[in-house]
Amino acid sequence: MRVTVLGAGSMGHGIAQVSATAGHDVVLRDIEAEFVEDGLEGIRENLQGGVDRGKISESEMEETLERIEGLTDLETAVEEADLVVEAVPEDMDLKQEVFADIEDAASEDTVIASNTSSLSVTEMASALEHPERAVGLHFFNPPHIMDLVEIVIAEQTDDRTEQFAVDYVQGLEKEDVVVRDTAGFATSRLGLALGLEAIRMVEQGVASPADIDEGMEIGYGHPMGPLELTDHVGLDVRLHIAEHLREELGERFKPPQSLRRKVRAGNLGKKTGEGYYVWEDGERVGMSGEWD
Ligand SMILES: NC(=O)c1ccc[n+]([C@@H]2O[C@H](COP(=O)([O-])OP(=O)(O)OC[C@H]3O[C@@H](n4cnc5c(N)ncnc54)[C@H](O)[C@@H]3O)[C@@H](O)[C@H]2O)c1
Repeated sequence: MRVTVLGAGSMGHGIAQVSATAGHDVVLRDIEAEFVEDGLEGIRENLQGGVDRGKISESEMEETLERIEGLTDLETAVEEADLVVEAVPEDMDLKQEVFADIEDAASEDTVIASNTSSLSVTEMASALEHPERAVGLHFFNPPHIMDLVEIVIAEQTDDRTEQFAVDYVQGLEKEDVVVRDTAGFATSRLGLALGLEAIRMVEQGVASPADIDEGMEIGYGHPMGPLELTDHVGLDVRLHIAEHLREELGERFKPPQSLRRKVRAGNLGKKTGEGYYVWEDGERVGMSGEWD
């Protein structure tokens, strides 16, 4: 099968990599040659990491790389594709424009997928003349490590497209969950609910961030507690999603005050050195504020 990925950024290059690893012929397309080159370099580095850890052989790495072609011309990139996955920035107007451009240049049977993490696939699909071939393929970051893909079924998605998406994801040897196109899909909605409640518990003095996280890690087997995860994802990103889900689903997603305050102060988590924890050189070294 021929898979074209649009956008060679954080997600796009990873989706191209896992598709090529599964044996598909892959085209990776971005708007500038240097972005394509950066994406291809990212793939090379990921695969080299796999070789260094003994997970794949040198020749498997070379074969995978040979299956990936980098391009900037949209028409050439999509005209023979069986599946096009867009991983361009999270902006509805841009995604609708990209969907319509794909449809203009691709064959009638091409399945058109979006890797959006929060936007409505139904709304994106409405930009198509044949919206029944649209579907969401929500990969997790980084795609070559994370085993889950949420398959998002838009109002217009038909059974053929759904089955195609399931077969593609299973062919990547990843786990699929099929969800209806609703705000936050399944994982962001539930993950955020846990994160916001943990923040409210810290505000109410129920326990320290470290104790809450340890409770969920040891008591519930979560690989990372909800507050540390918030610091990893970025407090600004979580606030943005909370505001979106509050608008769509109601007050239970109202962002807690400390989340707003920290974002206003520029304390966005690991990337700025402080969120609910304090970070130095990417390591957790203490808790923020009164819990220190
Ligand atoms: N980063 C994450 O953790 C994550 C996780 C899941 C889903 N997503 C979703 O994946 C999508 C991409 O996110 P990202 O983090 O990879 O973004 P990114 O900014 O790293 O990459 C986006 C790339 O798209 C390119 N681009 C812009 N317009 C284009 C066009 N018309 N055609 C082709 N390429 C174009 C940009 O040049 C850039 O290289 C978003 O919808 C995002 O919500 C991101």
